[in-house]
Amino acid sequence: MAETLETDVIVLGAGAVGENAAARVVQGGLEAILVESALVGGECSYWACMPSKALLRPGTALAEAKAVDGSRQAVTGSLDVPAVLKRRDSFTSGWDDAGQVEWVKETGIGLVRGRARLTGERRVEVRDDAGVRVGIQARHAVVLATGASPVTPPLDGLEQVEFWGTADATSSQEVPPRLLVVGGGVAGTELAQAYARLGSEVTMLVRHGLLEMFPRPAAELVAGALRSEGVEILTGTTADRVFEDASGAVVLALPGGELLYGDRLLMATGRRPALDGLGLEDLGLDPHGISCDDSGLVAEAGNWLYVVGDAAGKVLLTHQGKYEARATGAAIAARARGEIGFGEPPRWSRYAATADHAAVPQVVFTDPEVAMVGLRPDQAKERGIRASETSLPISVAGSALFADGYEGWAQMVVDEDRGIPVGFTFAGPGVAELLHAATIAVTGEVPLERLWHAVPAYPTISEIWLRLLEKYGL
Ligand SMILES: Cc1cc2nc3c(=O)[nH]c(=O)nc-3n(C[C@H](O)[C@H](O)[C@H](O)COP(=O)(O)OP(=O)(O)OC[C@H]3O[C@@H](n4cnc5c(N)ncnc54)[C@H](O)[C@@H]3O)c2cc1C
Ligand SMILES: NC(=O)c1ccc[n+]([C@@H]2O[C@H](COP(=O)([O-])OP(=O)(O)OC[C@H]3O[C@@H](n4cnc5c(N)ncnc54)[C@H](O)[C@@H]3O)[C@@H](O)[C@H]2O)c1
Repeated sequence: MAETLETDVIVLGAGAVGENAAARVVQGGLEAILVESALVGGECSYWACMPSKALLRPGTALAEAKAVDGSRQAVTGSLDVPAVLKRRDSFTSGWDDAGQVEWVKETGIGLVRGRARLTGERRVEVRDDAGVRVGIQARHAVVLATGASPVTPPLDGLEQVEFWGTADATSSQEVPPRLLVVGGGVAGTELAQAYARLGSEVTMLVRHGLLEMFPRPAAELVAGALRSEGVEILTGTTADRVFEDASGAVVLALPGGELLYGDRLLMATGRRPALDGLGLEDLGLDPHGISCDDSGLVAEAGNWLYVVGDAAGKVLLTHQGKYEARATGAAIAARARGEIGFGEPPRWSRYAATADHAAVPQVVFTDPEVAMVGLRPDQAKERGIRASETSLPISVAGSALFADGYEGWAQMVVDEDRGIPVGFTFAGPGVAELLHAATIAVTGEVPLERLWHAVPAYPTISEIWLRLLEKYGL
């Protein structure tokens, strides 16, 4: 062991979530050390949210200009692909984490580079690429913020072919002429549209339905838009086998004998918490069965181990993971000061990520966008809520002005016993920015009778709120 360090809190993983946990701990008056084996900033900054949105935004901006008579005539060219890729590179800082390392230092957080493993209670060993080992002992807590790893389904031949994961697709410097996408979740759908708009001929293979976690009409708007742009979407099917043919093309063989050809294959088939290889088994914990309370505390381990963000597996979204990290960091600091105990913190207190259960916002950044928060009608019913559903196309003055022939859809789910909204979905161009109002209404449990007095400005797409309430019967 080269050296042994001591600190108050060790955070494993310096993604957006780990950074937030460490920052909150330091704000709470404790010392923290972050351990990172790759780039400080994690998936979101370099291989997920930022580069994928940077690949999508130019196509959306171009489509928006083309959707308005008057500006349409001014747009005579297509996307400048090298410029799009260059702008994407600038959002990832060229995959250089110097800026984030600087922030870590300025925030007063310690940084140790290398792969971490738990070697005992509050004890971690870090091994860097050269094999140098550093021990770290924490006085209070260890936080697992190690993110998630891609899951690939058992597909005959997959190990023999070269394929892209989402990180390859978001960081690629080439646009393949033909792209095969397996998976119709958010990642597969966003990347399919990004590459189609950059010039790839895209075929999607979707086991069930596209964006199946969203209400059907919303998902269908996206599927319709993708198809109209030339994306072939095969739903309700999967591949039996994959191989490379003599020309170097990657070929997916479908159960009916059909063959799909691509120059690249993107596997976007989900992610699961990255908790393997951390030494959890040696502490009597099952890496695939870890659960935590709303402060992130893994009570099974005692009162020192926490898990947040993708690693916790509750919600695989950056903003929600950062929210969990703020609660965890605050709880660790308050517990160290003896201000709160180790039991489940009160709901909606600053030590509890209560919104994880009731009000998770998510945006699919395709064009049209899908923005959803809270519960779908089926989820509300599963929880025993007597729920009603109100939905209608988005057709208001604001949407008509936004784009000629605007197509959109909105849904409100109401808890009838409490008279409060518990879920909203919006689909259509430009709806992402409607979502925070809905998140506030659901989190704040705003009674519909009071929501009636929140008057949307004219002429904005937000007028859809009034239409939803009128259709509901107010
Ligand atoms: C293509 C794609 C697009 C996405 N787009 C969005 C989006 O638009 N909005 C959104 O909210 N979410 C999006 N997500 C999800 C988002 O990327 C994740 O929710 C987020 O990155 C999770 O952050 P995290 O800090 O928990 O994990 P990560 O960002 O994965 O960070 C974990 C860090 O831990 C490090 N690590 C792991 N094990 C060890 C170890 N043993 N020792 C040391 N370090 C270790 C890793 O190197 C990594 O840097 C997207 C995901 C994908 C795949
Ligand atoms: N805009 C965003 O917020 C955003 C964007 C991308 C990803 N993410 C998050 O990252 C995580 C990972 O995204 P993802 O899209 O990879 O996961 P996902 O779980 O959302 O979707 C996985 C998809 O793969 C399909 N699939 C699984 N096994 C298959 C098989 N054998 N054959 C065919 N299809 C198969 C599933 O049916 C599903 O459509 C998600 O939790 C998502 O929320 C968020």
